[in-house]
Amino acid sequence: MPNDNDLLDRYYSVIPAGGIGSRLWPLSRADAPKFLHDLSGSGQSLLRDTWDRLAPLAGEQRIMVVTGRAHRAAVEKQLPALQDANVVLESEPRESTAAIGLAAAILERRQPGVIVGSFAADHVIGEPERFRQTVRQAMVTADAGFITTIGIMPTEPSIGFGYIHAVKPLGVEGAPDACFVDTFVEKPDLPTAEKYLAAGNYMWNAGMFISRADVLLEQIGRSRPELLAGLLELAEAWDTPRRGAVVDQVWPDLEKIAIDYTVAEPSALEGKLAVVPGTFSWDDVGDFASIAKLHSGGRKSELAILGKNARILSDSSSGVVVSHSNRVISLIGVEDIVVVDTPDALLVTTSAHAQRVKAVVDALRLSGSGDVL
Ligand SMILES: Nc1nc2c(ncn2[C@@H]2O[C@H](COP(=O)(O)OP(=O)(O)O[C@H]3O[C@H](CO)[C@@H](O)[C@H](O)[C@@H]3O)[C@@H](O)[C@H]2O)c(=O)[nH]1
Repeated sequence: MPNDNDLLDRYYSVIPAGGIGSRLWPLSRADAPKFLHDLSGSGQSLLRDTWDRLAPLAGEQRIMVVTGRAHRAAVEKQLPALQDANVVLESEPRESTAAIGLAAAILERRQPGVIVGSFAADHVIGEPERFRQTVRQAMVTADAGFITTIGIMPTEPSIGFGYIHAVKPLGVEGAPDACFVDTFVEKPDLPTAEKYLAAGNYMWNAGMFISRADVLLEQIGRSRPELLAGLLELAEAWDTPRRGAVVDQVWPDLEKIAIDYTVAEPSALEGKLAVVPGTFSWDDVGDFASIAKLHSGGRKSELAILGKNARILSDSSSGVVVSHSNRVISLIGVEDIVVVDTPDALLVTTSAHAQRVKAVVDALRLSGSGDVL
């Protein structure tokens, strides 16, 4: 087994920071996506939380961020230690296979044999040292040739996550908790998710993938040969003066598809997917109901308040208020309410309907009110 230092010398973290988080509108916008907000209560953005969690693994110089050109300034402000060579800018979003695959292809050219771990920019994770211990095990199984996921024990039949069925221990020295995966199902329908929850041996996919870059790229190539060809062409030109021209020519034609479909589902069928169960607390804070739950510690009668200068008067009310305006907000006798106040848009709903915010966003886009998105 390679020693820890040898693995860390070959390891890079990648943060794909691209999702807008439309279920968190009007807080989350195209120009202020979810990862730029403080939703954990740490006093800094989720992106910065992610950086701080990953930096102790192999150092700040070994973290790459993939984000949209429009977010460059905001990302660099959040992450002053981010090195220029570690910023990958997209002219437009092409989803996670392109974002993570390009980072892997660039890093593999710079350092053949590199191990890459990709981590969402916008999750809330507790117990950071436990998180890193889990990732260290995943580096070992990645080095042994497995594409490795991190699993979270499900608490409800969510249809917003991938589901991982772990079968037996992998038996790789240095990764005692790692298991073989025989099935990965991305975002199943509700009856299937209910079945998986009842079965008790499925985990949620935490949206983290750790693998050797060459193994990841080979898998993308088996699923989507044209997409891989585009990624390799981009990577070849990346550190040369030809980068701009090749990006303009190749990037817009890359297929938009999530890595869960191109890599996780097929590699499980081929016996190449592993999972390390995460023992840290994890929340993807995907909608306002989960924010309310996170900040009230699960106590239904509490009112969670987010916003530095929030001025809230509450009488017998519960749920969550996010205040990004200077208005005074008063609530009387409303339970499980969600109020999100910004200078140009106000959302009022309940926790039970929080998932439907995305439909509002779609309707606004269609109705020509895209200026508030
Ligand atoms: N740079 C960049 N990043 C992107 C893009 N599209 C998505 N991402 C990033 O890729 C990660 C995954 O985002 P999605 O593809 O939108 O996935 P999801 O709906 O959140 O589902 C994934 O995460 C769940 C856990 O939160 C998983 O359970 C699920 O299986 C899946 O991996 C996030 O960090 C997101 O910012 C893009 O075009 N560009």
